[in-house]
Amino acid sequence: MQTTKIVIAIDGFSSCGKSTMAKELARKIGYVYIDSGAMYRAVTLYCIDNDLFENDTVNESELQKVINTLQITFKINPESGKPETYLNGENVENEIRSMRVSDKVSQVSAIPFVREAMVAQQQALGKQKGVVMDGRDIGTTVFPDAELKIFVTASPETRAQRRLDELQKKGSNVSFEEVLDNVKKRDYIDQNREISPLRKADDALLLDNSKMTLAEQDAWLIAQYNRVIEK
Ligand SMILES: Nc1ncnc2c1ncn2[C@@H]1O[C@H](COP(=O)(O)OP(=O)(O)OP(=O)(O)O)[C@@H](O)[C@H]1O
Ligand SMILES: Nc1ccn([C@@H]2O[C@H](COP(=O)(O)O)[C@@H](O)[C@H]2O)c(=O)n1
Repeated sequence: MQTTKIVIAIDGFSSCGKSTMAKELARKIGYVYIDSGAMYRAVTLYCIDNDLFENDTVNESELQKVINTLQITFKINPESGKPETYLNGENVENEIRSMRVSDKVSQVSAIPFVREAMVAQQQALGKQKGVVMDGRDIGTTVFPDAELKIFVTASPETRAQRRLDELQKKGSNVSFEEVLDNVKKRDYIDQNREISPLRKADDALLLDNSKMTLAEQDAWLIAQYNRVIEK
């Protein structure tokens, strides 16, 4: 039997496991996974590589000229089976996860015209439904009518340790303090920006996964999906 396709919005704090859960759910139910944070990271990488940062401030008028020309796309890596981010045709998946991008991304994503451009692209990507999208404002702004909304949180220390483990596995020699500081700083900027600040949508389910294993959170999420689909 063909089930009706829905939109699943997974928002929450940085490094809590949103994309891990979202990707796994999308794989199991045959949906498209979209990492909206990767889009803001790609814009930030563009700014860094094209000298649009001047004394830590973005040259907004230059960025505004090009924002709608930036091509941000996702392609599945045939070896890993995982989606990777491309900026203007170039694979930037590793670069956008680096600390130099993490340090600046919340500043770039707070710029109103950047949000406007990214939200329009995200809405177009989810128009046909059958998507799992993770981010900060998916359930509040991008898809306020999403049939299933989840808001994920975990303690900042837990999140920093998870991200540190991941970065160290990739060979980065960043410290726990540096990662924790970045996680807290991004949370603060994301929660306090004027447009679409990070917050739980009233109708989102709250998940604190601080003490959950990957298997437990995956099982919890698929149960929520089945509950909505069977209604
Ligand atoms: N329940 C869990 N227990 C332990 N590690 C976890 C758990 N969930 C996710 N992780 C790990 O935490 C790290 C961060 O997860 P992930 O990238 O999914 O977070 P995120 O919320 O999407 O982060 P960001 O918002 O910064 O993109 C990953 O290395 C992931 O494997
Ligand atoms: N919907 C979103 C998604 C992300 N952001 C901003 O991008 C940063 C990086 O996102 P990650 O999910 O890769 O951590 C995040 O800190 C936000 O500043 C956003 O504003 N809206």
